[in-house]
Amino acid sequence: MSQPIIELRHVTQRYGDHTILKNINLTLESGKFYTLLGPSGCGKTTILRTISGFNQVTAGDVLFDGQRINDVPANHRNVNTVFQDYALFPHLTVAENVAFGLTLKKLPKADIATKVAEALKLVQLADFGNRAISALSGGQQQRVAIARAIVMQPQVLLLDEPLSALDAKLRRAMQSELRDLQQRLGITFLFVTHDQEEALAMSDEIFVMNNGEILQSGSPVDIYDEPINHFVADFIGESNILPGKMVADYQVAFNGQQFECSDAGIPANEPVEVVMRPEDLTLTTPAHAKLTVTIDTQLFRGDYYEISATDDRGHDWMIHSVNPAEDGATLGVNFRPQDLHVMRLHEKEAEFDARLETYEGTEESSRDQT
Ligand SMILES: Nc1ncnc2c1ncn2[C@@H]1O[C@H](COP(=O)(O)OP(=O)(O)OP(=O)(O)O)[C@@H](O)[C@H]1O
Repeated sequence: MSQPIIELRHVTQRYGDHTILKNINLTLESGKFYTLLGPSGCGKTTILRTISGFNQVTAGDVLFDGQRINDVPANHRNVNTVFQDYALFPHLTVAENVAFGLTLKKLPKADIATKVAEALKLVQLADFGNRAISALSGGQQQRVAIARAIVMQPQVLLLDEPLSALDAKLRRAMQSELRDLQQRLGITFLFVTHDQEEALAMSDEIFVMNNGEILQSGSPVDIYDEPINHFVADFIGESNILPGKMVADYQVAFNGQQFECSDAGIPANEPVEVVMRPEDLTLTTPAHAKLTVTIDTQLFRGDYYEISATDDRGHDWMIHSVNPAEDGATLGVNFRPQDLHVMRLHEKEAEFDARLETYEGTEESSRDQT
């Protein structure tokens, strides 16, 4: 691994009695697209503020290019932020907005003009320099906010839910544009969203957060296929999650039967949760199936039917099928061993305890140094 551009080591943030960030460890490499994904209030913006320098951490270290920057003020960090509400100056033109940071730096006017023109070209607003902000669409304002950040040539760009004000179609278009822009600029993006589809589509690596903790990090495919616990499996995509018990490596029991699965290393007899994605399940006749369900309802989603069903033990199932099924019908469900993923029941708690121990040790040692 090359030298990380940003590292958070055992970062904890407390406000009064509330611990907002709990022992956060995070590493960002140069030139990659990262996403912080989690529900409202889980601490995503607080992580951005920690990196940009608007928050003083309660404990832990923030590193930029290997150097500790805890005490470096925000305006001396080579990091820029694009905010959710864009925070543009309504009384300035597009070009004046983009030029703002460079003007503060007192760069020569000709240099500013060249850099502003380049940034506007990158966000496809080359001819919009003289426009008033009020004469732009939401998507165009969003691009001005990005141009204003990238004109400063930061090594890291932080984006705090920058697409949330856009309608669904424009949002999708901007997802591709942002991803494309990040690759052309070759700088590190740290993008915040609570939209799991957006995170899966855009990122090289996702950090899934809940309650001030990073629960899992990995590529979109890893996180989707191998969620570490119930929260991640439930938050990312749709999941069928059932209680089960490990029988042996690659063998799990649930619903009173034994099935081949994709996981090894969990001891026999350990209680687990079994995860299956609705699109990995196929409906067939009961005689040829691993399980039998009764169809409850279905919703037409355009390219598939979202089918709700119940098995003979009363568990609810969600199945995506290209063909409709008849309400009330008894049908069989099939799946492949590789589509059956097993999670340890208490993964999160066990991991957290282990991390907390490391963190408590670190907090003491950093106190010793001061
Ligand atoms: N300055 C502060 N003082 C006290 N509490 C704060 C402060 N800043 C944030 N919080 C609390 O910290 C928690 C995390 O907030 P944060 O803005 O980081 O969450 P978020 O994941 O970005 O949420 P959202 O998606 O809604 O923006 C919230 O409960 C918030 O109320």
